[in-house]
Amino acid sequence: MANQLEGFNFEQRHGKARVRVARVWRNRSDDNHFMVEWNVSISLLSDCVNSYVRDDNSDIVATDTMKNTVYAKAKECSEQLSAENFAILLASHFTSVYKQVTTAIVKIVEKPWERVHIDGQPHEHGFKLGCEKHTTEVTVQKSGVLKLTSGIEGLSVLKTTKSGFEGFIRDRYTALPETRERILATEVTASWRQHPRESTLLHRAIFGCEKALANTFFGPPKEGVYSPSVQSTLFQMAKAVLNRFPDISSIQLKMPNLHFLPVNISSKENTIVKFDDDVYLPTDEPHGSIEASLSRFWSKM
Ligand SMILES: O=c1[nH]c(=O)c2[nH]c(=O)[nH]c2[nH]1
Repeated sequence: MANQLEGFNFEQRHGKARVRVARVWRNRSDDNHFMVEWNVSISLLSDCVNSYVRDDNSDIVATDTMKNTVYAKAKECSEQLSAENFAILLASHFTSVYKQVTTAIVKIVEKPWERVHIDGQPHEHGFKLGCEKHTTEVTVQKSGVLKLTSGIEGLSVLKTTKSGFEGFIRDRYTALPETRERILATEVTASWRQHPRESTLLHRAIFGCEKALANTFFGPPKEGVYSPSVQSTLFQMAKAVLNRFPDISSIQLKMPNLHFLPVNISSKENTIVKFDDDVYLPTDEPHGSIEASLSRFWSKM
């Protein structure tokens, strides 16, 4: 929320970050349990300048109340719902109940609990933690205008060949040799803007995007696909998502380059380890940081 204040421009927002909630739904018709674990962050744009400059908190929604609202709304949701729909429900609550609140931003990170299978049978109430997290961010304005982004974080992928890096700028500080043979590893964070749709369609988009991203990174199972740089692979991955899902208007990808360094060890007398595309030193610090977003020219969103 922006204001002119004592001759300055002033912007402020307040909220509660990292509210952790788990919700279990016990099926009445069979014994299957469903559960989610969410980490919810709320940010409200509201007219409460008096609290900053006049010691007057009468326009403030307490962040403690925001936290309680997460649990109260989770309790009220008697039917299972997606993180997107829960975020919309929460954000709409804040903009409709409080006259001071003009915009609510709700972010949710969902922990990847997956039903376990024992001897090929889905377990009724047993879950294990998967890898990549599902994320969503919803912005709701008082007018009802809604912006929805969904995404994934922590999608760790690696391929042992079909990657290289050549033709980059060389100067007196450049030591990196050119190569057409290296390990390519990254942890993908993706977020995409999409039309708010009913839950099952949103869910399908998440799994579809993840599949499009992974398939493009790896290429076909036998021959793979050559990556001339993380940049090029990132662009192909973003394009695959936009080509596949017309409802998605833009996508942002972050793909750190997690280097696997060739190991060469020698003493004065002899070579102890000579690198032959076999022994690597895996690192994540420092890492290359490569990120980009791709969006359609024309979008109604
Ligand atoms: O795919 C890459 N992109 C870079 O920008 C870069 N920079 C670097 O040192 N190695 C790599 N690899």
